[in-house]
Amino acid sequence: MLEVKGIYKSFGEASVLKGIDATFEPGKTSLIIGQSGSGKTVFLKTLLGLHIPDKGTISYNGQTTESMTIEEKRQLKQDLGMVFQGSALFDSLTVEENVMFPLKMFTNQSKSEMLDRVDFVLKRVNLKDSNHKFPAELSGGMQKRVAIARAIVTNPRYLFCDEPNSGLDPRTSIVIDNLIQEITDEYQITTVINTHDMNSVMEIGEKIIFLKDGLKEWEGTSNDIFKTDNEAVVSFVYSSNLFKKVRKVYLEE
Ligand SMILES: Nc1ncnc2c1ncn2[C@@H]1O[C@H](COP(=O)(O)OP(=O)(O)OP(=O)(O)O)[C@@H](O)[C@H]1O
Repeated sequence: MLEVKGIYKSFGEASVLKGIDATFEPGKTSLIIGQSGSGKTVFLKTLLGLHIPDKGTISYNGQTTESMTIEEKRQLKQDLGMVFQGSALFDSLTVEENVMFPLKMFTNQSKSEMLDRVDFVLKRVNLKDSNHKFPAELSGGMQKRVAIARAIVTNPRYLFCDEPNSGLDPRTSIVIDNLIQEITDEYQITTVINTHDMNSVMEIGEKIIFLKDGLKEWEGTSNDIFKTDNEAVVSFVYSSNLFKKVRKVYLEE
């Protein structure tokens, strides 16, 4: 369980997060949506500890990050997996070396233990026979799978994904969404995804948080999002004619 209470974050004069409360549960995929500049990436980076909040608390499994000892913080780092925008693989390393990287950083495993674990997670994301390829030799969807494999290789309890579908075609996006959701359920991970992708909202929106100007404007499920009359949500989600029609049909049923 990940709990956020009254999170504020400013950069100089610019106030980006203005008091966000949220709870994220194990085994659930939660989505953060909102317009460009609403603070989604800053929020995700704050959850991950890459930004220190000016005010507010972040609790992992009931313990605030402030109250953790250095050893507990080190353990927490191992429990956090991240899929960055654009995959962020190391171009000069092979798939195997990319996925092994967090194991080298955070564990004392032997080379053969690491190789076994790398093989296991690569199989789990349906990437076999790619161990010795370089990222440039893979398609965008395959690179995302490598990024997901790297994020889950340390068996994290929390997984953060920033725009995991950016640059992918709609079909591959759904495959990646489903993969993240399956892994979340299978390993009971607490997963938080930033997305612009309305297909993701409809497909895997078990819990959706809509940010507006650094505040949580709305929260609900993909079913709720059809019924809401929150003007900001409706104008953001149903900006395309296709989704306007989908909503109309849903409401008429
Ligand atoms: N390190 C930083 N220093 C100063 N300002 C920042 C920094 N990081 C983000 N910001 C500002 O915070 C605001 C929110 O940015 P953020 O990247 O969180 O938006 P976003 O909702 O993720 O947008 P997008 O959907 O376009 O990725 C922006 O105005 C941005 O300029």
